[in-house]
Amino acid sequence: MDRIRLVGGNELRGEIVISGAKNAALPLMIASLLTDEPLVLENVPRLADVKQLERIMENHGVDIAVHGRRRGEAEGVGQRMTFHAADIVDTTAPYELVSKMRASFWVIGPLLAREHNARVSLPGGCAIGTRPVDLFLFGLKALGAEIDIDEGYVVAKAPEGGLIGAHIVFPKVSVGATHTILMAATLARGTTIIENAAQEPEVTNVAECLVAMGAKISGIGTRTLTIEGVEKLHGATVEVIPDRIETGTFAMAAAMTGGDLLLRGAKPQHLQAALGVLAGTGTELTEEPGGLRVRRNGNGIRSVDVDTAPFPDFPTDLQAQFMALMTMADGVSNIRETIFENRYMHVAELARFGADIRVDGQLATITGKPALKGAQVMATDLRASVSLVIAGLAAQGETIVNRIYHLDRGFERLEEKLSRCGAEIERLAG
Ligand SMILES: CC(=O)N[C@H]1[C@@H](OP(=O)(O)OP(=O)(O)OC[C@H]2O[C@@H](n3ccc(=O)[nH]c3=O)[C@H](O)[C@@H]2O)O[C@H](CO)[C@@H](O)[C@@H]1O
Ligand SMILES: C=C(OP(=O)(O)O)C(=O)O
Repeated sequence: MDRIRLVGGNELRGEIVISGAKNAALPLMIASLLTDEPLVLENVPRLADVKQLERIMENHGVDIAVHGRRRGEAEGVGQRMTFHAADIVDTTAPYELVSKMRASFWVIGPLLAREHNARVSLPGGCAIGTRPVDLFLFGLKALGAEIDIDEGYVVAKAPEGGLIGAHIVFPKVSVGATHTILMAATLARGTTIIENAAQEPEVTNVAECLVAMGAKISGIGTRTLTIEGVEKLHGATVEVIPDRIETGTFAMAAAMTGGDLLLRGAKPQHLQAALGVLAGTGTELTEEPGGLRVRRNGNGIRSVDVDTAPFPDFPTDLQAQFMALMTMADGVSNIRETIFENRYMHVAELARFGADIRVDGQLATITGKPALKGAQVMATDLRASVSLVIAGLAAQGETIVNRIYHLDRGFERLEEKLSRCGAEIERLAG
């Protein structure tokens, strides 16, 4: 199993090109199931999760092509890919494929809308919490679907003639359930209103893609989405938005090590809450035409309290990285994780660097220390893993991060991007 070796202490200086967002690319790929015409996606990141979803899409009969770089296009830009679901050959998404990645469950929406039936394995349990699918089933039933759970599969059938528009009020905000019901509703008969919808920029990226494919959606970017069902969707070309979690991660890395980083292509408006928190720590943030500049020169890190919450508030996907930063702050920081009940797996690993963190239910209290010391640590999930890399970049001496396959799910060329900016970091194979 590959590991990462780091020697901490170097400031980060230079430029990092932000990749396309994993959490937008995945549902955009799934949206291609809604039409028999090709959907072209630009700026798709090269990630293990994208590869895994490709396998799932191919199993449904989707033809996938990866195109070369355009003339004059910089090296390192995301892939341009075509997804062509001319015929859906199989409406089953099997356990072997779905259990590896939660987002693959979302195929249930388009399959049900277009083919009127779907058999999708329940997604696997994940290290960050139980992650039920009740909100998906609630929404799909409201659209008229009949749902059974059979041998670990959700078996869904649309009524004769297809799904029927409905007024759905989600009792809780869910990104995945919003993506799924939004996609399903585009081909339903009549109007669907989704209240308490997720407002994450990735949902907006998908909604705009659906509009480009001929869907009728209003309220994009708000808590209430209204969808007028149409008979058919068509092909389109859509760009994946830059990854706000990758942006926030590198911003926190620079805040922790000190230095001066330009995050090229970053969209600060997608992470205002996190940048506000970061500014509170004493990190200098400037929006520039090319992206976001992050600087911390010599001054200490101030402690700040944070609660995670759905967009536009502080994202749970940056909680672990921010906690790493707070381990070296002046003073005490309180972090409350309100989205996932078990997203503190990095706490025990950060303690190996000498961090002082106490957890009581949702609340983590971090007492900052002037220095951390490198250690052998184990990655437990995607964002937890990168929090260990951030800690290692600032710690004295050598750090080895084990089980880094989690990192490859969501961070494109992480070692290369960091080492180009002065970090001493390498991948150890085997
Ligand atoms: C691929 C992707 O985009 N993943 C993101 C997505 O995950 P995902 O879409 O799985 O997260 P949700 O927004 O659905 O989860 C939010 C909360 O709702 C709960 N819930 C969800 C569905 C359901 O049917 N019942 C239920 O109770 C979850 O357990 C969790 O407590 O949003 C999360 C919250 O921003 C991010 O951390 C993930 O990175
Ligand atoms: C939790 C995440 O992903 P997933 O929902 O695919 O597990 C994440 O991207 O941090």
